[in-house]
Amino acid sequence: MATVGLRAPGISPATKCDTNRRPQHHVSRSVFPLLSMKIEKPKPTVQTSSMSTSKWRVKVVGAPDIKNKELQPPPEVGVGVFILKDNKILLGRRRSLYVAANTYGLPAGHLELGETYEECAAREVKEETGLDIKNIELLTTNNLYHNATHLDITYLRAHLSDPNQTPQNIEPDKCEGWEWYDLNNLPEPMFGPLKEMLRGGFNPFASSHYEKNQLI
Ligand SMILES: Nc1nc2c([nH]c(=O)n2[C@H]2C[C@H](O)[C@@H](COP(=O)(O)OP(=O)(O)OP(=O)(O)O)O2)c(=O)[nH]1
Repeated sequence: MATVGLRAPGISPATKCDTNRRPQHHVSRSVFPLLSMKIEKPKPTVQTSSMSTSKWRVKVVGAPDIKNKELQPPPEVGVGVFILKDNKILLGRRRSLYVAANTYGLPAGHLELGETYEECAAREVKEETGLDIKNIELLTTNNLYHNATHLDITYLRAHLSDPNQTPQNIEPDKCEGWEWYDLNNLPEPMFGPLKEMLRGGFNPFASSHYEKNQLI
């Protein structure tokens, strides 16, 4: 059985890149057959390719030309959460020291050991915005190579447990603040992969989202 390197809670991105502390990372290709399905030449910045049967369900990293792969950190496993309110989603602008620096993005974070995606979504939203969410649903995955980092991000959506809640900026060192944005009036600059999805027609409000984006 394959063991997948997991990021321990509390380890900063800088620490995570310290190869001395890198977790053992053995990934069997058979566990991720999709990773070996498409081999493409690297393209700039966002390295993705879509499966023909699905525009958004899965994006496959196209085996970019990474030097010294064994010295590189393992893929980051994370979640991003579309919190839906009226026709709006919650976005915050990241501060410059962090991943996705200076761009608007979703409440997001990394999966902790033993966590489900839904638990991770609820925890990250609470930690970053103070909001409690309900109706948490899986939407799609985004497997990409962005700025020399392999991101395996699962996107979910949710509603506010109490629609009268207002977001708080719980981590002001990481984020400038949270605002609701209409899908037709999104802020700039937006985190590249998220922008690519939304500008490309991904609609987190769509009903029966999961079925529509299923593979095969
Ligand atoms: N912040 C943010 N990150 C996103 C989005 N889309 C997306 O793929 N990501 C990726 C970038 C990161 O690899 C990961 C989330 O990381 P993060 O930097 O926000 O995580 P964090 O520090 O808040 O959480 P943690 O590491 O303490 O768990 O998700 C998005 O819309 N916003």
